[in-house]
Amino acid sequence: MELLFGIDVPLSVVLLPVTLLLAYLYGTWPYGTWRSLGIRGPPPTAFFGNTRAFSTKGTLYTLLDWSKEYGRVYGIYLGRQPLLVTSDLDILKEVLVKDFGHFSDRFNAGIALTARPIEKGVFFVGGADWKRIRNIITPTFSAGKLKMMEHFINRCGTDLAENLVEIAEHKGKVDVKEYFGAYTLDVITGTAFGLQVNSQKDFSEPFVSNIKKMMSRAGRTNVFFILAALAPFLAPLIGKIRNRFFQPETISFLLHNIGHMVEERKREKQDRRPVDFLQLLINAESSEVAASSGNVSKKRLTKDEIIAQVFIFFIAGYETTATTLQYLAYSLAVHPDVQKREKPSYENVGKLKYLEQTIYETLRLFPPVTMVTRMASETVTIKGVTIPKGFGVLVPICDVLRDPEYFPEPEKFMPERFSSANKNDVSFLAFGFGPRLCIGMRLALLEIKIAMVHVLRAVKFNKTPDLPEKMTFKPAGGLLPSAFPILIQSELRSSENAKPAPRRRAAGPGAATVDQL
Ligand code: HEM
Repeated sequence: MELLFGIDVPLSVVLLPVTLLLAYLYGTWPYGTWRSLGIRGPPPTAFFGNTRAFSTKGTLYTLLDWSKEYGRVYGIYLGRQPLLVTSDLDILKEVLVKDFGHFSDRFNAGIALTARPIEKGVFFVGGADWKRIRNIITPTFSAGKLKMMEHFINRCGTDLAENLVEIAEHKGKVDVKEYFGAYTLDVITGTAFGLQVNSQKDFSEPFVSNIKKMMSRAGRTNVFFILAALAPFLAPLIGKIRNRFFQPETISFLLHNIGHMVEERKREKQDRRPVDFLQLLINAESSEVAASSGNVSKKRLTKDEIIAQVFIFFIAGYETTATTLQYLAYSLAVHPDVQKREKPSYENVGKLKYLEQTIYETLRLFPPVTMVTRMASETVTIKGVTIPKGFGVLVPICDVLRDPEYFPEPEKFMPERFSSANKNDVSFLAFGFGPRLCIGMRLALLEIKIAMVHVLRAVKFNKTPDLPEKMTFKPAGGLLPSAFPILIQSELRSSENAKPAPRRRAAGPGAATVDQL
């Protein structure tokens, strides 16, 4: 190829810089968007935007640092996609509640990568599908339905207390994640599928080991997510390739087994069917169908949708509740004064206001889900801030929960701050807020309280000398795992009253009940 001054230049030498320039422009051109709307924010890097801060520092430290620098409203980019981050409660109330109609969907490039049929789970779906599925599954978590499950949860609580007593008798240390994780897994496998896996005793059970393996990978940055963030228009294709050729074995195992259980349940005689989420979803399907003759397709769940919901209950319910219990035990060990204040017994479980406040304070300081997102379906202006159609809103849960204006002296562990009604305020975001609030909140609180009533009646938690007073976290997507194993000492309570609940009492008079909680 001949260019100026008669010099021969190969085509590739011309094309290379042009391609690089075009690639650079592609990787950077959206980054003026927030500036043009008058909104400041951390400087993005080409292609990645501000994503790398999350994967290197973790969400909690990143969001706290950014709000210190940019305040309660600023703009970031996930890959090339703009998101408004706001901890302004007026704006959050509009987005999460008052103008929910324009913000009902999640903003997440990763959704297109979610394995089939999990993408049909209520957590991921949007629009009319979300409304339909959420309406059908909401009654599954009613107080009445949870009451049917409480006998089983009490039994898991008894197992947990017995295990901790055994350790206390040998003056050993407890890795709280292992024990509370196993309790939570027992509860969720029982309440979701009616399976009694006893992971507190048998860590090798295939269902248990596959779930643990899957959860240990949760939150890891993965090449498919990076690709989808760089080129969102390719996300559906990337998702298909990933799910066709790179589906993790653990997910395939679980999906296959859940599908099998759905088939078995449908064949089983009515009177032999257990009360668990799987059955309630199958029942909801048939009763809705019967009730809405003529409007069947609007009301029913498909088999894939049933599988997806049970799977989501699992994912959303296991790590979150186990993490809360783990940080609750840690908080009690490093604040012996709090632990002394109230000694739970089955008889006073309904009056355990301080225990309840302690759970809320644990969720405030250590929210297992550190952020959630919404997407604007129309251009909306709130308090002078314009959020264009298709832009995301990131709700920085962990930042709101540590904002000194909403929670004075935020670093201090003070359960008393929840003695007033502020747990129902938009500032208490640990379970989200508004119509898309965590659907499993009541189950989680029930599970946590039952565990604590059983455990704290039998043992005390003591800080070991090597347990740091200040918690630190490692990066893991939107989750909040501790940077070190939490080892605490379990000590027997001295009084006669301090034995774990005898098995026969677990669901009998005196056991923790939904009515009391
Ligand atoms: C301490 C325990 C838990 C915490 C802190 C927690 C937190 C959250 C948060 C922050 C959200 C997002 C809400 C929003 O977008 O506004 C959520 C959604 C959800 N949670 Fe939980 N969760 C917990 C336990 C559970 C349990 C036990 C289950 C079920 C068995 C569950 C099932 C779900 C589902 C299905 C959603 C999606 C709801 C929707 O999109 O409509 N969660 N959770």
